[in-house]
Amino acid sequence: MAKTIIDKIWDKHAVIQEKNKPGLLYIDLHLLHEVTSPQAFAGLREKNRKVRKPALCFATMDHNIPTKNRFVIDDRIALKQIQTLEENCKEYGIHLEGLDSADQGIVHVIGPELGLTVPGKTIVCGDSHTSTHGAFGALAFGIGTSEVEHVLATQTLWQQKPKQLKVNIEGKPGFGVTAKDIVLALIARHGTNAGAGHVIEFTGETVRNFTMEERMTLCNMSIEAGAKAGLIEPDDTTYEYIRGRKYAPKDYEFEEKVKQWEDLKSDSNASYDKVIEIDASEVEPMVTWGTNPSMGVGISENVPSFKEGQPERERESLQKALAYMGLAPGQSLTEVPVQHVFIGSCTNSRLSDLKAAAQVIKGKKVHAGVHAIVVPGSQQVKVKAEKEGLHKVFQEAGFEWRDSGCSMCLGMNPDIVPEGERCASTSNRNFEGRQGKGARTHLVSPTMAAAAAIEGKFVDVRKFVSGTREGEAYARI
Ligand SMILES: CC(C)[C@H](C(=O)O)[C@@H](O)C(=O)O
Ligand code: SF4
Repeated sequence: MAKTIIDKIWDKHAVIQEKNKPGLLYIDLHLLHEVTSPQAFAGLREKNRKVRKPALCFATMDHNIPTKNRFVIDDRIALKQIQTLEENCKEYGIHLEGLDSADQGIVHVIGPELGLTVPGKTIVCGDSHTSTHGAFGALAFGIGTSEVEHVLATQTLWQQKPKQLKVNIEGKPGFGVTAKDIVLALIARHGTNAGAGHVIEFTGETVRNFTMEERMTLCNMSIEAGAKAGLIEPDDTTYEYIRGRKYAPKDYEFEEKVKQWEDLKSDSNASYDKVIEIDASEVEPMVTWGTNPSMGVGISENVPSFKEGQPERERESLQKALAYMGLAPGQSLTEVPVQHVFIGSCTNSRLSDLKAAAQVIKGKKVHAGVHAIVVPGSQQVKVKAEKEGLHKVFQEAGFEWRDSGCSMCLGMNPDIVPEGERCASTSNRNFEGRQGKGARTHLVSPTMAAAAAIEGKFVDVRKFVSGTREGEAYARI
């Protein structure tokens, strides 16, 4: 029978699989961070169990660490979680990228960067955006803390096989339209439940032409479309990204692996439970106006208005979101002032994201009313960006240049948006209180965030750059 890449990975990893029952999957890579692992280790300790395969576990600290003066941690809970992770990794023999490590970073940035994430692997982490690793043709998904304990103890996980959704993206994205805009458009059109119970396989010419960093942005947000995971079958772009990375297979072994990875591709006649088609050429730079990632529009559109005959529940949800966000129905987003700009998070904090943002702000100044920060996704990204002089571009414009971490993506560390203030953010969630109590989050691409920092309000990045820089070779922004 024809198989998709999901079937192929599943079948290779199912240790036990009875018909119509959950399967027991072997896990190739278990990523850990400070927030979702403490109780799991405590559970092991209580039951006097060992970690089954410490060599397949890999830990970092990212969520609650400060991004300036990183060694000064004032928050008691954060400090406790960080110290606990250090102790647990030491006791159980697990590799940890601590605050003093050159390889430390956001868990979903460093896995790929270090060559741990490769095609065909099953990858789990106590973190929903584990879907990011699917960009490499891995089956990667978030798990809860009790499952973290189970994987630590057994290196396996019981899972119901998910349904499969093919999201086929064709067409050339217009100038200024990024992978972030495409995934925000997908969620705006199809909702935060579009992928519920499914793993998404992203296919199509647009995806094939994406770099690995663009593919990661796409897969990262598949979870915001409600999916369990998102993945993309591997190709030469994937292999070239992996080649030579620290923990990637080397030399002869690498070449052998590539042959195996080629076989992972979905059979052309494989069937899916559901298919969604997206025309990338129709997507424009997106901004979210509401309190979930589906509440987004193209920058030339307005915030939605109440419609006659609209179901009561829809009306209420619109009203509630607009009230929280301090917006009026039908308002144009280009008149909305922002007080904060955050360029970072596992969605958009890689070198190409920082480069694209830097191109927009080069030679310009951050608006007087804006506090803007750039938080590289890993210390390696930071060093690479500095080698290219990007930190100078940001700092000269008035951005703060920080150390890596989850930062302002979520209110778990000192980088908080104050109540009632508005942030143009390159992260992935705009829920109430996500960036701090009463904070108002607007999800955008790095170039849209950069343009908002300069203008002090949302602006169509395509208009922002034309005229001043027309003809200049923008890397794909
Ligand atoms: C803290 C963690 C459990 C959480 C997640 O799973 O996604 C966080 O990373 C997030 O983005 O909200
Ligand atoms: S950057 Fe944000 S979304 Fe990503 S793992 Fe950290 S908190 Fe979660």
